[in-house]
Amino acid sequence: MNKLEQARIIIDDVDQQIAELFKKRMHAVMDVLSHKIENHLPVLDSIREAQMIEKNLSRFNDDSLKAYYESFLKSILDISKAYQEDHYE
Ligand SMILES: C=C(O[C@@H]1C=C(C(=O)O)C=C[C@H]1O)C(=O)O
Repeated sequence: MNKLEQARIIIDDVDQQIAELFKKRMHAVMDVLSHKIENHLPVLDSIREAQMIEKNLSRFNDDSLKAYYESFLKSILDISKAYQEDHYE
């Protein structure tokens, strides 16, 4: 197996793990949404988002990837809010 094939096997494996973690996270997001609906709270919680980004960046130890990781986290937050907005009833 050459290097390209090896790298793509790793990528496919990581993508599979991300899919499982994505489902796990979104199911927890749904539980948060239920609480928000019951308590008439908005989807957006800016303080929680700032804490989430800060906490994750502070323990991320690869400076060359940090800015990209921050974008990744912000994308997750956007997806999470879109999903919640779609299910807010
Ligand atoms: C899931 C929540 O809703 C939103 C999405 C967040 C997330 O996906 O981490 C965090 C804050 C909120 O803007 C939450 O309030 O915890």
